[in-house]
Amino acid sequence: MTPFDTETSRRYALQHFPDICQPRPENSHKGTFGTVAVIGGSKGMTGAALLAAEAALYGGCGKVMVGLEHYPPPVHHARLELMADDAVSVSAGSADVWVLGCGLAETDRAAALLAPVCRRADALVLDAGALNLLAKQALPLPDVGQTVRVLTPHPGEAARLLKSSVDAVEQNRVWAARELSSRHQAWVVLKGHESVIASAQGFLRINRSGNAGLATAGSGDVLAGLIGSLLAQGIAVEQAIAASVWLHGVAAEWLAARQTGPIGLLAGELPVAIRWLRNRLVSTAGNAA
Ligand SMILES: NC(=O)C1=CN([C@@H]2O[C@H](COP(=O)(O)OP(=O)(O)OC[C@H]3O[C@@H](n4cnc5c(N)ncnc54)[C@H](O)[C@@H]3O)[C@@H](O)[C@H]2O)[C@@H](O)CC1
Ligand SMILES: Nc1ncnc2c1ncn2[C@@H]1O[C@H](COP(=O)(O)OP(=O)(O)O)[C@@H](O)[C@H]1O
Repeated sequence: MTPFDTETSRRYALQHFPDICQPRPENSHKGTFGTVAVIGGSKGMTGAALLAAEAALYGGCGKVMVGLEHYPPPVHHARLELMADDAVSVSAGSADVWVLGCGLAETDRAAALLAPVCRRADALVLDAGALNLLAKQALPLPDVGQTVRVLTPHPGEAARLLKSSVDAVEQNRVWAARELSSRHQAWVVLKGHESVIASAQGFLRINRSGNAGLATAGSGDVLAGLIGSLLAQGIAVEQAIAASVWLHGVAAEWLAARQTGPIGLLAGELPVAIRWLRNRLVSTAGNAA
């Protein structure tokens, strides 16, 4: 397990993700940092979409809408800042980045809900149910036109997309990530221990941050929301994706250093840690090397 170290993290972030270390202009407003819309949350899984939405908010974007397929959720979300509604209404609106699939059941109804969004969105993050619909060829993606398209499969979802097995994916994770990025002309984050990030243009990075505390329900939803958030803020695509994966992992290290993990770490604790880390990076970015 990598221990959290503030100085090492600061140096790494400044070298690889300078954009996330920039202070905010004093005259900024919420429109400056973009809008994320999350669509997901079928019956029994509304928490997944709400976690993604909350992570987007704590990740620093200006506004977050969340469309739940099962609406209203059985337990009202705690974050009053989220603009929550039913999935049909939210999917008819507009957003800078769409995060699709967290907690979404793979039904025909869900496919019909997501298809028009996929056709018109400039930027898409596909996770969980959206990936499974893609694997079933129930979700068409346009050949061209999207500024950015990100797929965030765990090995099970990657195996479904590749019509392969989890073992085959795990034996060659770099191949699996590259193959998916080329087939779908997308950025791919193949999740799990040491997530692999690949793009159709040849970008490849293996993320080393994180610990087994992330092996808990909902941590992937948090990652999807965070990627959407950094993209909506206009951070360069390569940095937004790789920095999200890195920050997500460092947040788990930071929580473990406070004995809030790895055992019993809750996905819902990650967003606050991510916020602390990002603000810390910004406030110490100018320190002498
Ligand atoms: N609070 C909530 O509402 C939650 C809802 N969730 C939603 O539940 C739905 C189902 O997702 P699941 O991922 O649980 O189920 P899946 O059936 O999609 O995937 C689980 C299987 O994937 C494989 N797998 C996953 N990660 C692996 C790894 N690192 N190494 C090897 N194999 C791995 C394993 O075979 C595992 O049994 C999704 O829509 C998801 O968003 C989950 O995110 C948990 C929290
Ligand atoms: N042992 C581990 N070490 C590092 N990261 C991990 C580990 N286990 C899981 N993760 C990370 O946690 C997240 C789990 O996502 P996912 O499998 O989609 O879970 P869920 O569907 O419950 O949200 C991914 O970002 C993955 O990379």
